[in-house]
Amino acid sequence: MASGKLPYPTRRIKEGKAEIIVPDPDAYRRKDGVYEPAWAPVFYNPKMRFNRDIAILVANAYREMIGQERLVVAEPLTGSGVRAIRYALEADAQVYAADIDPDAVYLARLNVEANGVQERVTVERADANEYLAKLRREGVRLSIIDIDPFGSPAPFLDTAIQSISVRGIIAATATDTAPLSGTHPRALRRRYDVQPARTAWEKEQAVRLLAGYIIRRAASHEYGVRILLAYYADYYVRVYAELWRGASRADDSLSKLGYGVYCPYCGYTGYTDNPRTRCPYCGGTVQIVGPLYTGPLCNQEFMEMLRSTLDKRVGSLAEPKRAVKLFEQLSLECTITKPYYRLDKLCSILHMNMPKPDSMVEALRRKGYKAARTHFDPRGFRTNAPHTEVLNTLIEMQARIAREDDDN
Ligand SMILES: C[S@@+](CC[C@H](N)C(=O)[O-])C[C@H]1O[C@@H](n2cnc3c(N)ncnc32)[C@H](O)[C@@H]1O
Repeated sequence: MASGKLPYPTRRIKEGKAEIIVPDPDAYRRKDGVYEPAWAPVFYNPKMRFNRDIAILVANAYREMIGQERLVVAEPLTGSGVRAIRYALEADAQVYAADIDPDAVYLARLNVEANGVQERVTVERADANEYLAKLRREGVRLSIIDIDPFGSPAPFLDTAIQSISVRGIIAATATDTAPLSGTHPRALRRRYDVQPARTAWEKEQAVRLLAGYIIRRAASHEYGVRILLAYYADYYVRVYAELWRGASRADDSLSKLGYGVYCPYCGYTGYTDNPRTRCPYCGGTVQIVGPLYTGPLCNQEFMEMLRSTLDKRVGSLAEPKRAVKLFEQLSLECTITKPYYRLDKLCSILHMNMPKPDSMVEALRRKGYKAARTHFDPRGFRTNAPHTEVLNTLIEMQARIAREDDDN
């Protein structure tokens, strides 16, 4: 590969089936030795390998689901081109990629050539919105648009929605997790047009706010949305939203929006249609955030397809074990739509020691409720049990532990 042409130090790496040249991480380390991809002349973040692994699995599962021979994918913020090349090599897709930065376009084209996918991947220098609009004008029927920006995907969503085919996936990454989880309320209101707040289930709040925003933008363009998969990993949110044109589908999707509620006095978590409500359990003043999506975070039928795709492709992924674990966890927790509880916060409200989250899940299941740990937080659990039952179960557990201590 002609990496000698590049005016910065480079390294050859392998990710999935792609072998690419990237800026040498050793040349862009902070004082503490940590690689800072934003300092490199072209962005490549090895920590996002997992994000790209899941994108490949989703593309393969979706191709099977809609019975399309070849997917057409747009990746209008491509950086080094790694994601576009992986879509071509590992999901057999036709890919339209772009980046606004000439250095990124140059490197991405080199990488495309070195992987022998010139017939399958084109890379243009363009602003993402202008590029998507151009593809729409040219009549390119896109089945997946992958928006993977710095920070918020919000500025690109309207054009992406207008450029997707009659039916297709918008895959969006958001790394602006501080605003989305309520730490910067003004930025949250500005970017996502929502009533901002910070709940105790802030990572789920972040995912549901982005999903809700996609639903609202899609509805204004008369598209309904089905959330196929939505999760939180490392420091980002990722949502795979399937859009399907139709006014009644859009109306139906809007009916899945609501406001998230968290009561700091009794720990209540839930949803409401009334953005000015008080806590339905204790009457206290609550944190209310939204509108956000209140439905399942994964589609069970699609999860089945994803799991069988994973079985077939496990050998080519960068982080296969992590994908297995995420899918197992999501399949368990997706059937429960109520937001997760933070066990440590509940126990601090009740002035009691924290039991193991697994024992809490077991205790709720023994009472006949659905309950599961959550991928969002190791201290979290989710359940369809009413709040009173959650508190009673905790108090009963505490009493039993105290009795056992006395007996010993
Ligand atoms: C997070 S990086 C993309 C990483 C890439 N998707 C991957 O998986 O490795 C964001 C990229 O968007 C590009 N970019 C920023 N603003 C843009 C715009 N308005 N239009 C097109 N590209 C843009 C940056 O140059 C950068 O390469």
